[in-house]
Amino acid sequence: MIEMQGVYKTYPNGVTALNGLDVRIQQGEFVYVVGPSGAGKSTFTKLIFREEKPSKGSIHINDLDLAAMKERRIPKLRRNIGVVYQDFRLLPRLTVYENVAFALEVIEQRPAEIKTRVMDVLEQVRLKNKARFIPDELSGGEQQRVSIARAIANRPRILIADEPTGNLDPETSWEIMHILEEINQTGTTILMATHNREVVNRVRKRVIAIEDGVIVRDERRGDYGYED
Ligand SMILES: Nc1ncnc2c1ncn2[C@@H]1O[C@H](COP(=O)(O)OP(=O)(O)OP(=O)(O)O)[C@@H](O)[C@H]1O
Repeated sequence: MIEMQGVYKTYPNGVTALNGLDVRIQQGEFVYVVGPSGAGKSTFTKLIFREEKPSKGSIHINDLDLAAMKERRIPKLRRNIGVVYQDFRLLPRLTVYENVAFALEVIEQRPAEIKTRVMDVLEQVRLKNKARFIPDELSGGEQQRVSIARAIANRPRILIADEPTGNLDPETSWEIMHILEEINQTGTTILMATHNREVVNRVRKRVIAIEDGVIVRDERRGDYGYED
């Protein structure tokens, strides 16, 4: 479970991005985080990954107290959280296989395990046939699928997707959604920050809307609710 209580985040330049957030997300939920540009969505996801620390308030992920956590514990937290970005962030000189394997090599998994695991996740995102390609040889949707494979390689309990369909056309966005839903069905919590109205309105999930750093709406099967 992810639990935030009275969370504030003010950046060093004085901008307050979160203004007293209270939220509880159970293991296995699929949550869209929506809201206008600059509302605090990315900051919200960054706190969970401990990319940023709250200025005030408490954040718990299961038994872990993130606000009190020592820096040296951060890598352990991050092993349990996968992250997918709008711009894929693949290593351009490495093949699809190597991009995914790299995520497991840095956490010192055994080579034999890495090999089977990489092929398994590439199969999950339907890219086994492109394992030897480099990112430049792939479409945007394929690159995003590689980045999803990399994010789930270590079987994280939480997957954060920050605008995963932001650079993709509608048809490719549906493919990505389908894969995210399959991952969610294995019990992984998914937090997806998005501006994609069609996706949110068609694939109904819990919607948390953030405006000016506070949650203004939290609905079980909500709609997008904005015109942009
Ligand atoms: N590292 C930072 N330093 C200073 N201010 C920041 C930093 N990151 C974000 N902000 C500010 O905090 C506020 C919230 O930003 P955030 O990126 O969380 O919004 P967002 O809802 O994700 O926006 P978008 O939909 O455009 O991605 C904005 O005013 C932004 O300028």
